[in-house]
Amino acid sequence: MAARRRCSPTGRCWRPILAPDLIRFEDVSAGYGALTILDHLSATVRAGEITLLIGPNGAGKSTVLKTFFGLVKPSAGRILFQDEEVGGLSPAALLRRGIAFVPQGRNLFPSLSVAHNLELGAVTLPRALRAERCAEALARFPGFAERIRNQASTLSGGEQKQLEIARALLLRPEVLLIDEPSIGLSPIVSRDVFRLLRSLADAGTTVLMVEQNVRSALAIADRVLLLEGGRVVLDSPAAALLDDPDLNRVFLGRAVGAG
Ligand SMILES: Nc1ncnc2c1ncn2[C@@H]1O[C@H](COP(=O)(O)OP(=O)(O)OP(=O)(O)O)[C@@H](O)[C@H]1O
Repeated sequence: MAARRRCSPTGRCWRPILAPDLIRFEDVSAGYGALTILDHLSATVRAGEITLLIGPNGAGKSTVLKTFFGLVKPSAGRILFQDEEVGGLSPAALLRRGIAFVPQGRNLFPSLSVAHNLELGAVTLPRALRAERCAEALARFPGFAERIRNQASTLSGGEQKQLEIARALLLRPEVLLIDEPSIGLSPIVSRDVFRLLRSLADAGTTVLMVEQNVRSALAIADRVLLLEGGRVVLDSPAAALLDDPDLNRVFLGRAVGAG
């Protein structure tokens, strides 16, 4: 399957050479205490693409993100990022390598200002860079500029999610892990968030996303991984799944053509 067609603002279109693998899960097991959730999971994520993780409740989708981001330690297998093993590294170490995580739900400090919430994402940067990166983030989300001193709680749900994404982007991450960005958002606001993720991927950021709003997410994703019981049972171009008349069966967790 050829990679997604890209077009420049001047209308020039091209089809990039197939992106290389950036992240590899090799036979990874992980879980919580005695509870094994990821069960010898193997998967790859390609550079500059949006990879969407779908599957039934409890399949382990969020656990994949948490394990990659060092919040859950793998008990077996290897996790490779740019061909180097990163399994079991701390979130701080992974942030330094260019991996950012936007967890599910609301992750702002509601009583702090928009500016303060944003600046918290810059604390690991050298002081000299902080103001520049915050200004860069604000330029991408012009709606925040005039509300920079307002409490974060005064932003709408969609704006709060955008602020979380802006905060994650301060470190100019190579990989953005994002868990259910559309939860609690209206369809129109969700569409804006999805468009933002697409534009980030088009600019080269690799996105690994968990999203229950499968149909909308498939429309902006490049690849989809279907998880069942802690394993990947289907790895498909997103477009192929969108066109599949059996998509609803996939929603229910029964993979089309999977063993
Ligand atoms: N901190 C935890 N301690 C114990 N069990 C957990 C913990 N977090 C998740 N689990 C369990 O691990 C399993 C997988 O959870 P996970 O959140 O990865 O699934 P998911 O596929 O993202 O599900 P959903 O679509 O419902 O969000 C679930 O049975 C869940 O109850």
